[in-house]
Amino acid sequence: MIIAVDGPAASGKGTIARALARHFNLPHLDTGLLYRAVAHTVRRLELDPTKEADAVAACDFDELTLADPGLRDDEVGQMASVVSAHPLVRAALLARQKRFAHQPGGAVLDGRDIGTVIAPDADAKLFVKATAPVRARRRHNELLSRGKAITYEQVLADIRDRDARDSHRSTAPLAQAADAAPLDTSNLSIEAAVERAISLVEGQARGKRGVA
Ligand SMILES: Nc1ncnc2c1ncn2[C@@H]1O[C@H](COP(=O)(O)OP(=O)(O)OP(=O)(O)O)[C@@H](O)[C@H]1O
Ligand SMILES: Nc1ccn([C@@H]2O[C@H](COP(=O)(O)O)[C@@H](O)[C@H]2O)c(=O)n1
Repeated sequence: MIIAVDGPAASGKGTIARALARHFNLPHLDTGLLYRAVAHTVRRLELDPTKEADAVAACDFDELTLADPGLRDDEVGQMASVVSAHPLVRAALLARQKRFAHQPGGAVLDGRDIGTVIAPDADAKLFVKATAPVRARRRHNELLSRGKAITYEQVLADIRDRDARDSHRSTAPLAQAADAAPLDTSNLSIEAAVERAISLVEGQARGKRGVA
């Protein structure tokens, strides 16, 4: 079974995707980490993230970068949304994601274009959302708990910037697939959101198999 989980920054899609992977015993790929690894490499090599050729050169990143805790920094997320807007960067990371999605037995992937581009044939698709202030509050708490000195207002501004960039780029913009189930987590605890996600996935998968 292939499960596609998309949504904007800090909506909770990673939390839900990891829980779905555990529940259905499937491998999981956080595709945002790939774009973050490109951004991190651009920064390390002192390249220019706005130049497509520089960002493409960084797509050949060292695999160990994916385990670097620095990938989770807010500045890396911002730069990831700049490099991810380049069509040639998306093209360079496409085959890897498609291969992961279509491995025998299936997989769970979360990102921005899983249900629309990477696995339009997914058995279940969720579009996870929450209001920008709720997402900013959650991300701010997370960053504070990791010892980052940043204000709530800065996190909210970063989230709004990233939403705008991710939604308005020309290639594979953040969008809900026509057959994705929306899941608004604004007023749901993590446990309630995961429970709802499992039930939506089971319903969609049953529908695909043609079972009532
Ligand atoms: N329903 C929820 N209630 C409260 N906190 C939540 C909920 N879902 C997720 N969180 C918390 O919000 C933060 C963001 O969640 P998560 O990392 O899953 O989002 P994301 O959409 O994967 O983010 P990103 O786009 O940056 O990868 C985390 O600290 C997570 O623990
Ligand atoms: N499928 C995806 C996944 C991510 N991006 C871009 O990467 C940025 C960081 O992603 P997070 O999920 O870790 O927040 C994000 O803002 C997107 O610009 C993408 O384009 N496609």
